[in-house]
Amino acid sequence: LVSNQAKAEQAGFPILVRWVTPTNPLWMIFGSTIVRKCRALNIGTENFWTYYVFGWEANQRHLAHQKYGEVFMLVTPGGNWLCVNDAEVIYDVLRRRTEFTRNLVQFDVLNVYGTNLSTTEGVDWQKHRKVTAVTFTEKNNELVWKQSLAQAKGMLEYWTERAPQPLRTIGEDTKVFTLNVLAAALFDKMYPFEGASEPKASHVKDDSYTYRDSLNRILKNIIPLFIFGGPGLQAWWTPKSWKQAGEAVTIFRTYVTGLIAEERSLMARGIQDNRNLVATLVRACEKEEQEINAIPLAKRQGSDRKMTLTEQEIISNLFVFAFAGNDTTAIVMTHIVVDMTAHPEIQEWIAEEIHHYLPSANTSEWAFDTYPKLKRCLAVVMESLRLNHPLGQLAKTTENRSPTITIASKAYTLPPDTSVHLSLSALHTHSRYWGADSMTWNPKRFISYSANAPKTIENEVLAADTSEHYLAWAWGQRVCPGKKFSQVELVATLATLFYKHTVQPELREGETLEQARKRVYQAGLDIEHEGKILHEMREPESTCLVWKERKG
Ligand code: HEM
Repeated sequence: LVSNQAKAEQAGFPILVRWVTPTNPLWMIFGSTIVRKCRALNIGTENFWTYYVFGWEANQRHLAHQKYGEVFMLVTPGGNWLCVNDAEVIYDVLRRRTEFTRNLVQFDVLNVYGTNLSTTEGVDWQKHRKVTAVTFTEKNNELVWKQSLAQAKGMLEYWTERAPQPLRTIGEDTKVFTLNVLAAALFDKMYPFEGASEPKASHVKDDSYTYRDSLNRILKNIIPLFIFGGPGLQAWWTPKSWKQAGEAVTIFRTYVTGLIAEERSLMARGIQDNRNLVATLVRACEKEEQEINAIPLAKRQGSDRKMTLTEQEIISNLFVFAFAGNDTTAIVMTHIVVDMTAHPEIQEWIAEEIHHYLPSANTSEWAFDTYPKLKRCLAVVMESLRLNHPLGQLAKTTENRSPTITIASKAYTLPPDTSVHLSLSALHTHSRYWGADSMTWNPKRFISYSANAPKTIENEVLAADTSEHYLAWAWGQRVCPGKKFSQVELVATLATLFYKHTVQPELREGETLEQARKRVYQAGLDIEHEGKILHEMREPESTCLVWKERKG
């Protein structure tokens, strides 16, 4: 810690010292509980209660930067983290791809099945990106649209059937939802929506359902899995959930290996009409392989062989799609519903748009080409993501380099091995970029009209989903490949949920509706979790929502 502090002081940044490294695996599992207990017992300082919880960056948003500076150094025993809120510096870092590479140490956790798109850099990453890029097609997005409409219908039925009982399982239900959509997109497997508190239906014996269940177990125990490995989780002393996660690693591999073999055998028989991601990925690899084989040996470049994926790499990439695409989208969906609950006027605002473009109540008739018209719906998605981002930051590193960055015309040289954290949570909420109402949830901020155009729904213009101060799906070379996938999924869900229904919080004793809405909104901003990698709402179940059919 002392030598790290000396390095940070020499570099000239404001400093915040933290005695425990944020990525210390045991602290990631137990840290937030320890801090919460200390806070309850009034042990420790404000600084300890604030900056030692897992996910403090997401919970603090721009506040830490107002206190310590636009760019400050978090000094820890395990290394220095440069925390960046300044938009110019963020874009500068993202542009200088070879000087600021992905911090792979922090992504090691995703190497459950070996390296993949998310855990590689340089030439290796290019190979993964090139081959996997073909999987995110418009055809697949259409499949996502249809499946999301079907799942949202099922989820809404499940929620409304329980009324007047309030909904306490939203955090879990949205994860079931995204797992089902992913199963359709990855493998063409369709499941009816089942709420988290419902007993499992008859298809539990289905092989692919076992896959879905395994994936769920792996995602829930990703940090213990990272610390102890698959076999380690099955040691005699581990809890049942860890043992099951250990088994799940093998089940997932066996299932996907079977699917790959199946797709290859279909291809060998000339059948190539599967639209799911596994099929497109296997086909893309085979195509690359054939193209390379067609090049005479003498003319082959050293890099030719590298542009296809091994079976192990296909499995690892499918796992990372599932990881990157599931909980992220589910967390955002939970926030959207909570934010909508707190804002009845926005429920009406989007219902107006949905009815304008989708006159039929039958969701199975909703064509995919309506999707780009639902701008208000996408504005809601963007606004919830602005205030509550599941990743919170983009993590880069200087490795063995000493790059210089300029902040307010002053140059700073960064020491080697500095982890550079570009904070989306801070960038997205700072009043310098978003005005005095930066912490107000207002999707209308993303909608405008072209000059002199009459203010009708048809003339509304949605702001770009990436801008100088908004990077929810990242930007540049490592932009999220599932951006449209998640946008389509969330917009389809919003349209289905709010077509005929409204949602409001259950009142607590002595509470007015207005107070209940404010309470729910505040609960949405409370990000404090542990044992998980992504930033989640602390107590989604505490919101207690009630869905009703809209009158009139
Ligand atoms: C609302 C939902 C989502 C959000 C907010 C989101 C956001 C992001 C962000 C910010 C990154 C960059 C991470 C970094 O550079 O450190 C990223 C990367 C990635 N995302 Fe998403 N994502 C979402 C949904 C999805 C979906 C649905 C999929 C796939 C089905 C997906 C697949 C990926 C993958 C594979 C990467 C790594 C790309 C690479 O390193 O080249 N994401 N995402």
